[in-house]
Amino acid sequence: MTQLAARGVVKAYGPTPALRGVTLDVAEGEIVAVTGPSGCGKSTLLHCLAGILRPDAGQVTWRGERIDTWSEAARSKLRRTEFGVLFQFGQLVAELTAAENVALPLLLAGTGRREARAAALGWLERLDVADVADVRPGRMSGGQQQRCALARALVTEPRVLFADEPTGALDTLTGEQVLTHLVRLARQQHTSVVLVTHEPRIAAYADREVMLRDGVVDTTGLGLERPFAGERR
Ligand SMILES: Nc1ncnc2c1ncn2[C@@H]1O[C@H](COP(=O)(O)OP(=O)(O)OP(=O)(O)O)[C@@H](O)[C@H]1O
Repeated sequence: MTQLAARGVVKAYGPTPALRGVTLDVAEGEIVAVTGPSGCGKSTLLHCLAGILRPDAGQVTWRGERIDTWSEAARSKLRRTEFGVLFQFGQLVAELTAAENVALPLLLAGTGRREARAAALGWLERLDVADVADVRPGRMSGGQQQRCALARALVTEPRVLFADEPTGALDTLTGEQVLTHLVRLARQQHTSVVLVTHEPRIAAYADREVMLRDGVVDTTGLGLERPFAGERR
């Protein structure tokens, strides 16, 4: 079942076109890689799908309901409750420990302190970084930071995880480890993933690859189902 969809999405930054009519469906539990060369519109598409940016034309739907027409407040609530985001640099709060960072989305949602901390510790454990629970980001490795950021993105058990070049700042091995965790946990929770990457190696973790070129979906042969994707599950 389609969970999230873009229909003819157009977006420009002043005179610069970023998306020129993108249509894309993301099914429940599906991991979709959005790939393509630098500047083709990948991040802009992710931001439109996540309700961060409003398209100039076209529609974005969430479970069949248009969200691009919603107010900023309504889209912001949707992001807090149903979506999780992970960026290239985890964007952890420097003054907070790993556990405090991971607990933050729960505290903002009204969860009590003790319960939020327990949930945060559980996620840090699942991501093999429980040992840095009381450490601040500045004293963690890049891989540890990104795992904490992933824990923070998943702690609210979102229906969709948006990941924009989530391994872009990491070395190959560390990046693969973070991605392996991401895919495993998304599968366990049946979370859909929109994974923006320009690396074919990273895109290979997805069920399906959608390639953008100059703001449109490239339909010249890529973007096919991955026949062996199941092997990575
Ligand atoms: N805030 C902005 N202001 C002006 N132009 C922008 C802005 N963000 C993106 N663009 C332009 O929109 C186009 C699409 O950018 P976008 O970041 O979506 O592409 P991308 O495929 O994610 O690129 P990259 O892989 O380099 O991150 C590019 O021409 C870019 O220069």
